[in-house]
Amino acid sequence: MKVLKAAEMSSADRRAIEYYGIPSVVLMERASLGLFRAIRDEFPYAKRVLVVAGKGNNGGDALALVRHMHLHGYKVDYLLPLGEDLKGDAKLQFDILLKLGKEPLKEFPSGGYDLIVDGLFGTGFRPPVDEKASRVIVWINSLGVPVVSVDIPSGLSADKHTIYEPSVRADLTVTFAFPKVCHVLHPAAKRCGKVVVVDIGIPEQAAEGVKRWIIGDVEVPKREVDVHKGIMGHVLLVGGSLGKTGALMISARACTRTGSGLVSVGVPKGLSHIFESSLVEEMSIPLPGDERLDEKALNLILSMKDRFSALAVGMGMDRYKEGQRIVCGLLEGWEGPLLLDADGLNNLSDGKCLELLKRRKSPTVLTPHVGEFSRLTGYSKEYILENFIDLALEFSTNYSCYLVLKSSRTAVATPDGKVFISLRGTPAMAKGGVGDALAGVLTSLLGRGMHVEDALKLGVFLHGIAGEIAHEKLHRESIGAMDLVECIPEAYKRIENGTVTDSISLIV
Ligand SMILES: NC(=O)C1=CN([C@@H]2O[C@H](COP(=O)(O)OP(=O)(O)OC[C@H]3O[C@@H](n4cnc5c(N)ncnc54)[C@H](O)[C@@H]3O)[C@@H](O)[C@H]2O)[C@H](O)CC1
Ligand SMILES: [K+]
Repeated sequence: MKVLKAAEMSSADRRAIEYYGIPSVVLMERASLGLFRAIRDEFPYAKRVLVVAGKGNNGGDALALVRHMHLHGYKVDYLLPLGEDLKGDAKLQFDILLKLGKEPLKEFPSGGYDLIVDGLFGTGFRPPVDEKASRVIVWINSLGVPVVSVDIPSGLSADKHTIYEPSVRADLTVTFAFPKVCHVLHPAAKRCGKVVVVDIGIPEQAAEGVKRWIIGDVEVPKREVDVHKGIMGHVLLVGGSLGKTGALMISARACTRTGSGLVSVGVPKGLSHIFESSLVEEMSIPLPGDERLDEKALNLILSMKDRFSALAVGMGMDRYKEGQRIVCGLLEGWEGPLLLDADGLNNLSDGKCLELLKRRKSPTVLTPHVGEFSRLTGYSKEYILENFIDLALEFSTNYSCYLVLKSSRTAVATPDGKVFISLRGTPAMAKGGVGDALAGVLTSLLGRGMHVEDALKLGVFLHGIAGEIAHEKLHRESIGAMDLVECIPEAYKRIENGTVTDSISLIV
């Protein structure tokens, strides 16, 4: 499913009307019927409904809903608190209601409704909200009754995941044709409640220029009957330092659970006994260094490059001068897929060798969380959170790399300008080690030779589902990264069986 911004939606809308010849009232009729069905399904008990309509087409959708409800025996009232001087399709809807004998309320009612429908503003809204509308939004939120927002909770901007105040706190948001940015990214998504997308007949091609998707249609690669471990990838994970050996072990276990043929960890010699005694299926390669890797490890790693199908660097590595030289040296000398995580990213920022990313011939994957991305780019965390996908894309296209930007949602941005957003996962995953597990999952999939984009989409999705399963089985407070790793098999099964429930449902 694609995710659109307001301007992209209105151009898709225009294309549907002007090029494909679908009359705008047909779109509005389908929008309002979908809205009606979604409300009936989600709030079957709600028979006394108050609809609050604005002066644009969002209000038009809401007025058409009033008609469906009125004709189907609901006790429905409506308000036009911003004025009755409507135009275009909204006026057409208003005129039909008047002919049906349905007049708007002249005053704000004091209560008596099971449900409020917010049709004040949709994609045509530009923040900030004016004073008159502001009072209406505050009033809607004060009623203590479930709220359904038409398209967008009024007061939010379709394009932003920032919460603007005041804005409607919806329990259900019914949007049309495609979800918008505010529906999928936090914190704005929290204001939307459950999100349902209604197909209103706008062909997918009308938005063909948009390259932003929700990750959903992933495929688990087949394992051929004549497979042997050599072709399932031999991955090398480099990192580990005194006090931070666990990170690399989590990544290594995640590689095994994800399906790698062989997994090796490259670790400081002084600590290799710890890895030897803790890892079973995975092998360890002692590299120069006592408590962390010496710079001399660089040439040794490079000399082994033909043995490995993918390399991941940084988990538990530590942040230090020699570490910077190792990371920069690997960017220069390693051929084949290379993933940088955690201190691999910090050493990259400190070592100021980002330009090397542009020169790599094989794919590079960076998996920062917001703090690491802030160090890489110099942008503040707040700025990153407000411009999450745009900045991920700016980075991946500028530096010709794949960027997996992690927060409550994860975005995968590609060097050729696509963004894939994962809505999977749970707040229970906000724990140390969960990122190391993701690094392992992704490295494993890269190592078995999957197309990079497919590997990253599947890996991020699989990791999110595994987190959800761990949450279900244990408790949101109690899960650790290894619990998630142990749920990777079940996550694979659910993806293969098609039993993963949609985060955003589409109704036709
Ligand atoms: N293809 C579709 O998705 C379809 C969408 N429909 C619905 O149409 C709206 C968009 O309609 P539009 O008329 O362009 O804009 P709005 O109704 O969202 O708002 C315009 C209205 O709001 C006023 N306004 C804007 N900013 C502010 C502000 N800061 N303060 C106060 N007032 C503001 C502006 O002056 C206008 O009066 C979309 O969301 C869908 O719900 C179609 O019905 C079906 C096809
Ligand atoms: K709305």
